[in-house]
Amino acid sequence: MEKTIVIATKNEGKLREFKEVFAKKGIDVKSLKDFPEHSEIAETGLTFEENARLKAEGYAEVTGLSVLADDSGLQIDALHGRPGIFSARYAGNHDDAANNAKVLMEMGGIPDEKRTANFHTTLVLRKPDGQELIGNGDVHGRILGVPRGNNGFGYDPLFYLPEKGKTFAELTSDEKNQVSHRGRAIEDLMERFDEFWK
Ligand SMILES: O=P(O)(O)OP(=O)(O)OP(=O)(O)OC[C@H]1O[C@@H](n2cnc3c(O)ncnc32)[C@H](O)[C@@H]1O
Ligand SMILES: [Mg+2]
Repeated sequence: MEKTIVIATKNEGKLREFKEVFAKKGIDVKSLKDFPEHSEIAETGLTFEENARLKAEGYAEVTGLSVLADDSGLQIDALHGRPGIFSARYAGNHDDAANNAKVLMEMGGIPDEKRTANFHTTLVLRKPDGQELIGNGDVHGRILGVPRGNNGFGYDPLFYLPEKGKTFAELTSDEKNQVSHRGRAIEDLMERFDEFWK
């Protein structure tokens, strides 16, 4: 049986979350930092799943190992699902403050009850032989009119979770991982992992 999974990210927070889960299974987790020679794969797909698959497929090919790749984003109902797959570069160039400002501008004048949104994550785990396991996760909330909180990243200060009475940026990272789209996608994947991996 294989013993290694490469997580297709350089993000330390994401890596830590995956490491905790796979350590329990006796699996050794590597990240793209262990393969600095491989260039980045562009997310040119039209869906979260296509983007995750592009990365999983690409890195599985060059490393010869199993790869877990993710793609995530914020989908705002009043904006017909935008920024969606364009979340990272919505205002141009991976600038969280500019992305948040653009969302706030586009949401100007939209009343509370129509400010519903969800964060989504799709995970694709791909073996070198091409077999795939897919996991999905969502968390539903509302877009505030003013940012709140200093934790997290991306759109966290705008994403309000009614059941917690807080934005994602007001949660600790452990609290966020328990309810987040990424946390739920990992749970979804792990429900079918043992059967896939054996
Ligand atoms: O591919 P990597 O290098 O991991 O980085 P990325 O920026 O593409 O990361 P994601 O696909 O996970 O997310 C895309 C964007 O969606 C937003 N986003 C995703 N998850 C988020 C979260 O938990 N909190 C706030 N914003 C998030 C944020 O703007 C991200 O840049
Ligand atoms: Mg991405």
